[in-house]
Amino acid sequence: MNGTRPIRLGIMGFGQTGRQIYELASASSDIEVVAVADVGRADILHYLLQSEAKNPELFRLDGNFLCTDRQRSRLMSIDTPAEMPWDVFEVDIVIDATGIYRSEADMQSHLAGGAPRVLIRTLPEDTIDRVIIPEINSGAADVRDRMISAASPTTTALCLLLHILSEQFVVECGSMTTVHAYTSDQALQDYAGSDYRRSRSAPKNIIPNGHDAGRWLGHILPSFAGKVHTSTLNVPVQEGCLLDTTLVLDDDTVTAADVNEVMRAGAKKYPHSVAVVEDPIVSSDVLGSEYSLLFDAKGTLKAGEHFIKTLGWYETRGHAARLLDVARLYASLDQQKEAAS
Ligand SMILES: NC(=O)c1ccc[n+]([C@@H]2O[C@H](COP(=O)([O-])OP(=O)(O)OC[C@H]3O[C@@H](n4cnc5c(N)ncnc54)[C@H](O)[C@@H]3O)[C@@H](O)[C@H]2O)c1
Repeated sequence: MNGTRPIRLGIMGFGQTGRQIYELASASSDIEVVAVADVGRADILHYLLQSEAKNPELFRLDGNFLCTDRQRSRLMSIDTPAEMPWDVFEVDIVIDATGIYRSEADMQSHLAGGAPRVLIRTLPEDTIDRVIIPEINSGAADVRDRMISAASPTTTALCLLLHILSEQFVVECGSMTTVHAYTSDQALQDYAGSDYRRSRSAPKNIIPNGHDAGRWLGHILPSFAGKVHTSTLNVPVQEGCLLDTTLVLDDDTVTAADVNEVMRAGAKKYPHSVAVVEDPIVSSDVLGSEYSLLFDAKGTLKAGEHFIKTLGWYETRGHAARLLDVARLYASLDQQKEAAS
């Protein structure tokens, strides 16, 4: 960002996350979406945006431009990062929300197309300059970073939980299972896919899957490297996810009530990303939440002397909000650099 000029944002992938990013950016005063690349038709992308936006009347389609009162975003029918001329739109940053372009080579293609930075919506496939979760390691962000990941919704929820608890307790190890809404890369009916279980019907089954969070945890929270096993159960729910985490604490005197108190203090410290729910909520109650972790105080249990189980809720809208936070973080680093030179 230059002075008070809005951040010029490009989005690739106008799916659920891309549309949420667009909607949140449209409601802001500091981010302007200048271009959107997707394989979908412009009128259908507009229709999908309107069907789920909180204020659908704000979004108009004018030829190949998606418009609000304060921004015009060019819709580009493009299916690879290498084809997208980001330089034409003078973007400050591109968020790749396709979920499929996660490799260094893909990110380099965005940069070669004129994007000064690329931020991916999920965990990377191979190498990356930085994985940033704003409340946890924004201090690690470097103005020279070009390829950045904002982790994934699940990884963010897990890291926030571990970060807050580890400020008060010694966590020896743990295991996280996310009971996860099905995703659009799963099949409606049994259909040969990338592996056996992912080939089974999503709305008909509980489908066990692996999760990458464990592999990347050490990059975000170094003291947890190799200490937490992570997995997914994709269930027949369209939206809303539940993080079920069991932790082994060093101190056998810690109670479930102590854990809840620490999480309540954490929510006060990170009010933007974390909240504690005291009510007996279910998954549909978290739809529309912009928190990255809604800690469920009723879900905390203790077994034996060292074993604590917790529950936490999240959905993708919170992650869309965090992606914009990361874009703002790098814009502020650019401003500081500019001011210093
Ligand atoms: N939603 C979740 O909870 C969740 C969880 C884990 C992983 N993911 C994965 O993250 C990714 C993004 O999530 P989402 O919910 O926004 O997914 P989504 O399927 O709603 O959105 C993906 C968008 O990218 C577009 N796209 C696909 N291929 C493209 C290409 N080659 N070029 C340009 N655009 C392309 C699609 O048209 C779609 O609009 C997906 O791959 C999803 O499977 C999602």
